[in-house]
Amino acid sequence: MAFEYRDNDSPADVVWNTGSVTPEMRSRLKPHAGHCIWLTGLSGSGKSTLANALEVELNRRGCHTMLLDGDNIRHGLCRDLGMSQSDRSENIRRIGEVAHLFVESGLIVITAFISPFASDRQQARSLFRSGEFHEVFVDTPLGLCEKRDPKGLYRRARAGEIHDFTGIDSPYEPPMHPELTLLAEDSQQRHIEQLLALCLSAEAEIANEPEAGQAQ
Ligand SMILES: Nc1ncnc2c1ncn2[C@@H]1O[C@H](COP(=O)(O)OS(=O)(=O)O)[C@@H](OP(=O)(O)O)[C@H]1O
Ligand SMILES: Nc1ncnc2c1ncn2[C@@H]1O[C@H](COP(=O)(O)OP(=O)(O)O)[C@@H](O)[C@H]1O
Repeated sequence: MAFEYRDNDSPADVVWNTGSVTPEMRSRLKPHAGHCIWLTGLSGSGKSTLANALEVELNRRGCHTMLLDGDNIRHGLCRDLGMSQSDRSENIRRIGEVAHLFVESGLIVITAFISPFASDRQQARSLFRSGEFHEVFVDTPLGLCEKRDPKGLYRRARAGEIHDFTGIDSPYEPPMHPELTLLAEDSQQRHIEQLLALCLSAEAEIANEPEAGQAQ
């Protein structure tokens, strides 16, 4: 076990311990490399539905996955956080760290969070190695999300019962360069095909990375 002082914004006097088993060695035990599919979009855009359907398809193919979903995480790890800009940023910071840990353990991680701020998504991306982080914009327009309103939250936000609601009185910054954009006019089946293709291309990209790919 080796340790080092890291030159970043980590707490002072806290070392980083590097274990003997590397992410590559963990990955060799699985039929796939660990990577993260990061879904972002408005409430009601389809993140949870698509994340769940993608995980089902990957599980059928023998992939070891983990799904992190906004509503569920806010019942546990992030139950102390609200919907202010700083709380959302802290929410995404924690999710990014957790997703990174799961990826280092060799899993395919699917996250489904509004993650409305570009800088927070960029911060999450920066934790990962090249080819491991794939930002997917679930590009469903506000009008359609509001029409779907699966949880009745838009109606409550419009009635003034919920404040800081994304798209109503809290901003959403669309990704400028996502790895994939899912368009509302395409079917859910088409979206899943596109997501599966992205996972396959992630496999190829990681395998070609000298430091992150499968060991010889
Ligand atoms: N004010 C406000 N704005 C947006 N969403 C709200 C709000 N209050 C509660 N909810 C519910 O919380 C879910 C969003 O949580 P996230 O962790 O994904 O949000 S964020 O990424 O930190 O912005 C979100 O889930 P999804 O609908 O699945 O996106 C809502 O169910
Ligand atoms: N192409 C599609 N992709 C995803 N969801 C869709 C699609 N078409 C309709 N829906 C519906 O839209 C709603 C999306 O809700 P949800 O998945 O909870 O979104 P989010 O997690 O982004 O809040 C669901 O009721 C789902 O059945």
